[in-house]
Amino acid sequence: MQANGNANQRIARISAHLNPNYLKMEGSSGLQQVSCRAKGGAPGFKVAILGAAGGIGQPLAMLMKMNPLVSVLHLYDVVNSPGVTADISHMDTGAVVRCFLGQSQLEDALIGMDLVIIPAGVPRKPGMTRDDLFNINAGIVKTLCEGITKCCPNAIVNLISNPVNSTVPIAAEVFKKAGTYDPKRLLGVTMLVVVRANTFVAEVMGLDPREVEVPVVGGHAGVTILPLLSQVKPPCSFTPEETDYLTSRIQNGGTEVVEAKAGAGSATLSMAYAAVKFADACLRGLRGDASVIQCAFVASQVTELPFFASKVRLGRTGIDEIYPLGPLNEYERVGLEKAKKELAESIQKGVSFIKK
Ligand SMILES: NC(=O)c1ccc[n+]([C@@H]2O[C@H](COP(=O)([O-])OP(=O)(O)OC[C@H]3O[C@@H](n4cnc5c(N)ncnc54)[C@H](O)[C@@H]3O)[C@@H](O)[C@H]2O)c1
Ligand SMILES: O=C(O)C[C@H](O)C(=O)O
Repeated sequence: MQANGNANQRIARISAHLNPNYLKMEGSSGLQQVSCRAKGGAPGFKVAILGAAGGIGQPLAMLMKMNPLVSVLHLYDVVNSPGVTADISHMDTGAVVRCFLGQSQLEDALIGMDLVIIPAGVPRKPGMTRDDLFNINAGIVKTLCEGITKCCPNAIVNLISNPVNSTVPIAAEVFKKAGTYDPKRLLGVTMLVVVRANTFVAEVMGLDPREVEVPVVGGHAGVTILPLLSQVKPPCSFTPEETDYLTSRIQNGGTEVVEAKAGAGSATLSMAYAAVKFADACLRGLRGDASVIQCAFVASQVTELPFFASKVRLGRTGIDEIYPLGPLNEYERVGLEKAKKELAESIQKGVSFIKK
């Protein structure tokens, strides 16, 4: 009897993570059998996704559940996280998945996390700029970052919510206010633009995209996105027409998807792929792997701006090194000046949102 009692308590505890209503459904025998066997996952990192039921959040959650470096995966959203969690938790991979629904469960979602990935917020519709999302997404990011300061101030934060050029400065100000800011641990995710740049350059040059590396620096909107085509690996030379075409396509890749989706949102599947590629790099860095290098929008001294996207080396405590831009050609120098002008305004807008 005693053994049954303990088992039932254990079942109720585990199942409550999957479905907040489960405690009201005692006696669900099928679930009891399955839950009894849940062991708690392989060794690895604890990752939370905030906005996990969204267009990015769902495929991102699925791909993180497949990542062997993840032992615990917390899925938080203000709607629909129970369904997403139930669905993903059936995948026979190592990570244990837990559900968190609504503001009252935000802190539980964050306690003990090593990495927090934030795709929460509204996406663009045709005709909008990323900055048009500021009014809604700034407040969402602020609230989520306040939770991080309380519950996992040492976690690495991967910020996806747009406008990244402003939401990263917002997050930094929230962390500063709470006294928990470590610039090494806050990274704006610009990986999707790198993924696109690799793909588009490979198409033009007739290469395999998996073998192409394009550094993309600056920020994550319009002219602030600055692909350094002079530094592509393997070395490629482009005609002026190819340079114009590629730069413009890389800068407008997000808009290309927004227009094709015709009101149904922005990039979600390629973004989930890019977010996982980036999160995996952060986790490999945390594990101590050598030479993990990716581009990200971070606090930086590479230019006179307080934040800038460039190549960073990831390590056990987040960013170990930020690389300088390297030699730029004239086309890139002109692009850099344009990028800095717009970036400075977007950064200031984010800072003022918290300091106002
Ligand atoms: N950095 C990038 O490269 C990149 C790429 C694509 C999209 N984005 C941005 O990512 C964001 C999300 O895009 P999407 O297509 O997934 O949107 P979506 O509307 O499909 O999903 C957003 C999710 O966030 C949730 N959410 C809203 N407020 C929340 C809160 N306070 N706490 C937790 N969750 C909350 C929603 O319930 C929803 O499930 C947008 O801002 C978009 O512009 C960034
Ligand atoms: O374009 C958007 O609004 C989403 C994202 O920033 C992207 O680059 O696809």
